[in-house]
Amino acid sequence: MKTVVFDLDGTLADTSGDLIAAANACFREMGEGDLLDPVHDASTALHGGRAMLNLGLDRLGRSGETATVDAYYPVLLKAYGGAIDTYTTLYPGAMDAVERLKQDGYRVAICTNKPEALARQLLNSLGVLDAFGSLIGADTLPVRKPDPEPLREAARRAGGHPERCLLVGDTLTDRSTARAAGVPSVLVTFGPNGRGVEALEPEALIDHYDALDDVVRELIG
Ligand SMILES: O=C(O)COP(=O)(O)O
Ligand SMILES: [Mg+2]
Repeated sequence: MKTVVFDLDGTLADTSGDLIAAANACFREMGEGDLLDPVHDASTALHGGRAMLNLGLDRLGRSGETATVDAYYPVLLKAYGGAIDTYTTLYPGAMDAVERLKQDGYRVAICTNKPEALARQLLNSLGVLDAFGSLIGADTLPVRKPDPEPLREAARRAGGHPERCLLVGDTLTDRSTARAAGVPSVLVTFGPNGRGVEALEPEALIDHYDALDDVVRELIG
């Protein structure tokens, strides 16, 4: 079975607003103000919790404080889990595309570098968890993206064949994961970096989910 595997943050959903709110809760707990801006720092937010903590510490002139990042990462995850879908929205057409792909006989899966429990919580609160045949998070396996194994395992657990899948994503991590697995990647251009993702040389780009079906057929048949 052919499988279309989706990244979560920045690909299926714009999670940046809630991620930034969680990071700012950490900075307030440090005695600092809201160091990150929901609009300007959206791209960093979509790279995950540690990236946001590092950016805030950079702004305090405290770059490279790994111990501080490690100490506040659980605080961030707790804050995020407490308000995971206040600002988060699915990208337009995402779930329609998922349903069309399923009707056309593809398996659909999720491969994210969000911790699995938070990814499940978010998808559940958005009402779409059951639409996907499998979900692999950052901590589901001993390795995470860009290691190819989470992508392969997402395809397997959805009932698909790991050699006959592709990854829809938004970052270099996704492009590298797919390449390591020897399968194509499709990057979305509706994230904060727009068509800047073209420089990552994915096998295809989509500007809207309406375009996904044709691209999938071209790339994996
Ligand atoms: O949380 C992250 O690091 C990014 O998550 P993603 O893999 O769903 O984009
Ligand atoms: Mg992403």
